[in-house]
Amino acid sequence: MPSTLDLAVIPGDGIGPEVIAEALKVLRSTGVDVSTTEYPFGATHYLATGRILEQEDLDALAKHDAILLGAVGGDPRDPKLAGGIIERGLLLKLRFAFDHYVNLRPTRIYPSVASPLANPGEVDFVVVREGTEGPYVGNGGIIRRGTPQEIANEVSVNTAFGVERVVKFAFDQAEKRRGKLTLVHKTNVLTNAGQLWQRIVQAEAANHPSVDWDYLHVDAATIFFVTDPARFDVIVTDNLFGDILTDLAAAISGGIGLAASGNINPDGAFPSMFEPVHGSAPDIAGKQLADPTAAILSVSLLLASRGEQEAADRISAAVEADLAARGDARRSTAEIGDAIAAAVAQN
Ligand SMILES: NC(=O)c1ccc[n+]([C@@H]2O[C@H](COP(=O)([O-])OP(=O)(O)OC[C@H]3O[C@@H](n4cnc5c(N)ncnc54)[C@H](O)[C@@H]3O)[C@@H](O)[C@H]2O)c1
Ligand SMILES: CC(C)[C@H](C(=O)O)[C@@H](O)C(=O)O
Ligand SMILES: [Mg+2]
Repeated sequence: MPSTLDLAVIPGDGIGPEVIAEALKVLRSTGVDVSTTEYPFGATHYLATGRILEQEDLDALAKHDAILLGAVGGDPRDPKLAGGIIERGLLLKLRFAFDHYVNLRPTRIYPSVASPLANPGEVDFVVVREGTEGPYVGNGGIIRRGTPQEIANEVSVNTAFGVERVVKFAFDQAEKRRGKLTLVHKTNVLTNAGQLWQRIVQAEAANHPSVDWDYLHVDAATIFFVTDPARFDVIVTDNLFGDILTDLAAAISGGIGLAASGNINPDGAFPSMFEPVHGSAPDIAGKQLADPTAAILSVSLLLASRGEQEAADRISAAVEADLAARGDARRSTAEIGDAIAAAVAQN
């Protein structure tokens, strides 16, 4: 008999709690045996308590099977939240502490969803974004602060170990999918990191003869995201390029409210963390205007990662049907969640 799935839930800030309420509703409608423990972390919690994420919090989170996160971050104009204190001190701290070296971001243009692209073709690709390195590591600093000679450095860190493991993961994905892998980088300018990525992809390609690989500079990749996104199957890329490309991917595939992601620790040493690609959206928070679909699809990714493929598939099928049935009438966050949960429970 399968054991109870033990989840940590971090609803977070802004629309985070609104979309997570719907995601949990849908999760429960699958009938999967699940227990949830809610953690209050986020900008609101920090402003109220001065606490962001301590070692004891990490220890508590590490005991769960997986983490579901809504979104964290407050008003970027709030001086008390300056310097990415929440993004670095909470979200990135979790990704780094739990070695989420694969940030998996699937993109599909569902047949029924209106893309801003006139003729997108059949779009179904996955971005394998490196999750623990690149310019995100916090290696840098400011010298001569406040003077006209101020220098601000943000060093992009790329290790052979880090690049190799994410590239291997991406090739494995390509083998299971349509056998196509695209490395996206900027090897013509970021020549040191670029050489490392290119060499490692080239070497790994020898172990995957069934995978056909190519390369695009990131600027050119943005062109193809708009003119020919159907050409992509698996994209492997650096942490920052992956961040930017996946918001663009969301935009071409019907909106940021549909884009799900998994921060994966493939080795299973730490819990993986699933979250919508979007943020806390302060502009629409508290109004029931957020689309919870991205959070719901993140639950589907979570279930699949825990071996609950049948329940995961029921959620994605219910989402697909719900997208197909969407008309012009605007539904609230909870109405969308109710409809998808009801469909999941019926199947
Ligand atoms: N994973 C995360 O927790 C995460 C991710 C991205 C941004 N952030 C943080 O969130 C805050 C806001 O960031 P931002 O404005 O750059 O990005 P955002 O994704 O929150 O919002 C960008 C735009 O998309 C819209 N949007 C986002 N999610 C939506 C949804 N589910 N349904 C409908 N519309 C949606 C917003 O209303 C906004 O107009 C910042 O503090 C940022 O650091 C957190
Ligand atoms: C909030 C921020 C740190 C985060 C990132 O840059 O990775 C977000 O934009 C994302 O895409 O998950
Ligand atoms: Mg982002």
